Amino acid sequence: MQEPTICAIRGAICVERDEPALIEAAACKLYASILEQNGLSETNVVSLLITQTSDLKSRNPATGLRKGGYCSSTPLFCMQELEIDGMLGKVIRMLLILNYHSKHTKPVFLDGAERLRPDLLK
Ligand SMILES: O=C(O)C(=O)C[C@]1(C(=O)O)C=C[C@@H](O)C=C1
Repeated sequence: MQEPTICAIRGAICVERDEPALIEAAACKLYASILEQNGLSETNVVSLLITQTSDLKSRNPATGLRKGGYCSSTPLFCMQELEIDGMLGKVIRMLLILNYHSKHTKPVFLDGAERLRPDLLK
């Protein structure tokens, strides 16, 4: 059977406060960390889905990524995360779709977001 030629990688990061500079920095940190920890370059990224929790309103993370020099020609799609009782607040989540296949992709959860999926980080 032919090997698949796409894969996806998840990540999430907590933002300390709802401030434009903090959202920009967190979005860039998460995106750069996912690439770095998986040995990828931006040419591997086909598209990027991003959610933000509704308590982060001061900056769109897509703007933050482009301001940081990333994703100038990558299709981005930002959405609000579902609101569920007891959910963790101030979180940016990313789902990278890649033109690359590996059985060993590494999800990246940073700055307090580790608690969202402790099972993935074992
Ligand atoms: O992975 C996360 O960021 C989670 O919060 C976990 C989880 C899930 O249950 O799979 C829940 C909500 C998100 O939309 C995505 C994934």
